[in-house]
Amino acid sequence: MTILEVKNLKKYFPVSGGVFLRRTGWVYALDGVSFAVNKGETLGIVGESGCGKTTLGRCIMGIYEPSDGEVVINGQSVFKLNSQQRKKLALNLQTIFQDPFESLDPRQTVKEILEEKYIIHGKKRENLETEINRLIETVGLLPDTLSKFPHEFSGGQRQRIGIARAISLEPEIIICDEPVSALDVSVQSKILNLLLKLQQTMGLTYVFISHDLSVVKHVSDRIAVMYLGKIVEMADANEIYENGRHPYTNALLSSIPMPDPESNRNRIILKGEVPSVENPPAGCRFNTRCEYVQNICRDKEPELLKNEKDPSHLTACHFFF
Ligand SMILES: Nc1ncnc2c1ncn2[C@@H]1O[C@H](COP(=O)(O)OP(=O)(O)OP(=O)(O)O)[C@@H](O)[C@H]1O
Repeated sequence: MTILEVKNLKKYFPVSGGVFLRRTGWVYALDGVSFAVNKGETLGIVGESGCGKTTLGRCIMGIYEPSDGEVVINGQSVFKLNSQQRKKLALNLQTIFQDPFESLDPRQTVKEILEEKYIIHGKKRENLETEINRLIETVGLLPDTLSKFPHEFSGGQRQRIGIARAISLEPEIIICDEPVSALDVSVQSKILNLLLKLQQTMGLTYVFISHDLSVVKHVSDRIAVMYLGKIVEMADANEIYENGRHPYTNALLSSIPMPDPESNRNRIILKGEVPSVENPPAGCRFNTRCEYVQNICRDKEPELLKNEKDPSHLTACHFFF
């Protein structure tokens, strides 16, 4: 069952310059992104810095109003809701950020931080003890955590507090925006396993944003690969890893360190810098860095099309689809 749908989503940010700060152009942060996520599924979103991952997460959360397109949650178009309906939706949709420290008030104890969401949504502070204790246990923290302040914790523990806050109101969907990027590798897997366990017990749906394909592989059912504001490939996670078609996907995959030194996966070094999103290349946006580039790639933008044999595998490339 589809729980979240993103339809032809566009987000353009104005760029100003000169003495009078006149608008000189647009940053095409998202330029026509579409996908649907089923209940209980994890859709991984990967791509290099600046490809629009965070903007996508913020549009889904309703933090950014899109320039065009729609975000539909449980059949309701988010940007057509009135403020009362938006408030209700906010219960159902939460975010886990890269650095929860930034979003945790340093003057509040963990108990106060966790109580806040319940209070905003109409619960009384004095009735919250059982909920808060259960919450802290669920994310693997000790009860004495509650009287401490955020600066007293390690990165992994802070992320557990961030997760506790995100699940407190039992949402259906969580946007995980680089949730383990700031953590040591040994801590990363513990947090990822916690997220997987919570998904199983609570039936959560995740949109999991990361620049790191090896992290996304660990948690995702399906993966969308983004490049300069567009999805260039989307398929089941295993299919992407074993049978990635887009040259950009394969370049990203080739940069994952392989545990097997005999592995014959050759590292593909991408040429040049990521082009500016203010002035993306004509035709296929990846053409300036693609080792297979042909004339058509500079002239015509490839559509994201279903593979004939496997319709769940979509690729936007003139040659590899
Ligand atoms: N509020 C904003 N105003 C202007 N431009 C913005 C704004 N937010 C993002 N951008 C631009 O939009 C593009 C996409 O940014 P976004 O943060 O979504 O990418 P990202 O893939 O999440 O990268 P990162 O991992 O570095 O955050 C970038 O070029 C960025 O500079």
